[in-house]
Amino acid sequence: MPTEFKSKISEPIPITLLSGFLGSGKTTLLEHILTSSHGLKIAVIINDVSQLNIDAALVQGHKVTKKEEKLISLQNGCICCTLRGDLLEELVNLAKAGKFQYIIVESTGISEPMQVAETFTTAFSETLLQSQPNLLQHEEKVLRDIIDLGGLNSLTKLDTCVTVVDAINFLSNIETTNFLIDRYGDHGSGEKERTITDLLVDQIEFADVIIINKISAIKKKNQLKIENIIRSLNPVAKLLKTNYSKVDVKEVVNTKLFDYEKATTSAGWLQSLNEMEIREGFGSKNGSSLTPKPETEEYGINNFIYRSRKPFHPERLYNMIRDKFVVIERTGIEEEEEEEEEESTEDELTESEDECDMPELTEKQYLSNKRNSAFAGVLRSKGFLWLASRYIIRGEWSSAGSMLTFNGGIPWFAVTGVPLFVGQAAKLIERDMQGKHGDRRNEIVFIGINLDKHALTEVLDSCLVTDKEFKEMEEIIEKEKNLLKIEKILKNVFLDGFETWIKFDEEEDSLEDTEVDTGRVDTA
Ligand SMILES: Nc1nc2c(ncn2[C@@H]2O[C@H](COP(=O)(O)OP(=O)(O)OP(=O)(O)O)[C@@H](O)[C@H]2O)c(=O)[nH]1
Repeated sequence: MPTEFKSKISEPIPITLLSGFLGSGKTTLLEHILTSSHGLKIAVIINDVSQLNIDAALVQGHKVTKKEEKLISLQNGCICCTLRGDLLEELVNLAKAGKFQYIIVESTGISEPMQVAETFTTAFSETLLQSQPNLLQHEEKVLRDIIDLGGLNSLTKLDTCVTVVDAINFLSNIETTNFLIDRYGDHGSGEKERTITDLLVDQIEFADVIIINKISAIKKKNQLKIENIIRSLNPVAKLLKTNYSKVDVKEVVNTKLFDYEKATTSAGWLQSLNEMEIREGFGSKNGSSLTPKPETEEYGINNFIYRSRKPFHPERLYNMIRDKFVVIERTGIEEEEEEEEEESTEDELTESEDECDMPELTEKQYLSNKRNSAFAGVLRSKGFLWLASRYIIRGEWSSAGSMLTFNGGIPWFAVTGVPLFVGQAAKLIERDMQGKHGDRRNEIVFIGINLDKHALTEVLDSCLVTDKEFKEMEEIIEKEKNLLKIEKILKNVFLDGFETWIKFDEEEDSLEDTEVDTGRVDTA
C-alpha cells in the first residue's frame, strides 16, 4: 500500500451518488441534506454539464457554507464520461485529506450512474493508465497508487445511489417512444440510437433509492402510473415521494444499500470501458484522452449559454414566457410549504401562480406553444437574470420541461462585495464584475435537443430593455446614489408583474437619508 495513503485512511469514505434527469430536483435535495442536522463532515462534488457552475453557485448562495464542508465543482462535461478521471482524482484528494466523513456527488442530469460507479473499479484505473498517452506525472501517480490499493473502492465506497424523478415531466419524457417494447421487445434490429427514455431507464434501474419529486403537482392517477412504471423497471429500490426533495436524510445518507457485487453482475457493467474513444478529458492538458461516448453525443443533447449585460424589461419578458411555460414564483419558504400541501385535482398544471387576466392554459397548450417557439427542444434551463426594475437582488431562472421557476436569489455581489466564505470562487466572481453595474447580468444555460441558438438569442434579446430605456435607467442610477431609492424608482418606471423579492422598511420616509446599506434590505 502506498505509504502516503496508509497513515491517513482507515475506512473508505462512504458516498451518496445523486442522479436523476435534468431539473428533477437533485440540487434541491443536496441543499436539503446539507441544511439538515446530519452530524457529518460532508464534502460535496457538484457536476454541471455546461461551463456555468450554476448548481454550485446556488448551493453556495442559498446556504451559508459551513467551514467543515467542502464544495468542489466539476464543470463543462460529465463525471460519467469526459470528467471521469477528474472525479477519480478529486475523490482520491478528499480521501487523502482525511478530513471528511461523507461525500455526496451530484451528477449532471444526463449522466449514467452505472458509468460513474465503474470509476471505483481497478479496471477503470488500469484502462486509463494503459491507454492514456498524455497523462501528467501526478495523474499517473494517482492511478498507480489506486491500482496498488485495489481500486478506488479502498479509499471511498459507494454507499447509496439515489435517483430523483421529476413527476411533472416523467411521463412525457419516458413515453416519447413505447419504451418497454423498444427496450425489451424483440425487433431484431440490432444497435439502436439511445433515447432520453434509455437514459431515464438506466438512471432508475441503477438506483437503490428512487425519489418521485414534485409529487403534489400531478394528479393521483398519474402518480400511480409513474409508480407502476418505476416498479416495473426496478422492483427492489426503495421508493419515496416528495415535494422539493424533502426526505428524511437517513433514507439517502449512510444507508449501506449499494451492493457492489450486484452491480458488477448487472447487464452492461464495464461495457463503457470497451467503448472508450479518444476525446478530450482527464489527461487532456497535453492533448486528448480516452473516454466513453459522452451523452451529449449519445443522446444528441447540447447546451447553449445566453448572456447579456443589459437587463430584461420585466413586462416584455413575462409576456414572452407566460404562454410557453407554467410559471412558478417562489418567494418564501412559508409559501412553498403551503403550496406543497395543496393536492392537484384540476386538468391544468396546478402550481402556476399566474394571476394575470390571461386564461389559464392546459398542459397540452403550454407544451404545444413551447414546441412551436424558440424554446422547442429545451429540456432544462437555469441561470441568473437581471430585471430592469430590480437593482439589488439577482433573479434565478430555472426551467425543467414545461415548468419555469422564478425567484429572487441573493443580492448581486456588486451590492454586497465579494464575500469571504467563497474562497477560490472569489476569483470567478471578480471575473464577472464588469463596468458600472458590476456582476449584474443575464446568464442562462439552455440544455436540450437540437437547440436553435439563434432563435433563442433573438427572442431573449427582444425582451431586453431598449438602448433608450437603458439610458433612462442609467440616468436614474447615476442621479440617485441610494440603492433602495433606485430600486423604488425603477419599479415605477418599468412595469413589473413578478413577485416582490425585497421587503422595504415600513417607514418609507426614513429612506431619504439612508446611505447604501444592504443590512436594511430583507429579501422576501
Ligand atoms: N413545483 C416544484 N418544483 C420543484 C420541486 N422540487 C424542485 N423544484 C424546482 O425544479 C427546478 C429544478 O430543481 P433542481 O434541484 O435545480 O434540479 P436538478 O436536478 O439539480 O437540475 P440539474 O442539475 O440541472 O439537472 C427548480 O426550479 C426547483 O425549484 C417540487 O417539488 N415542485
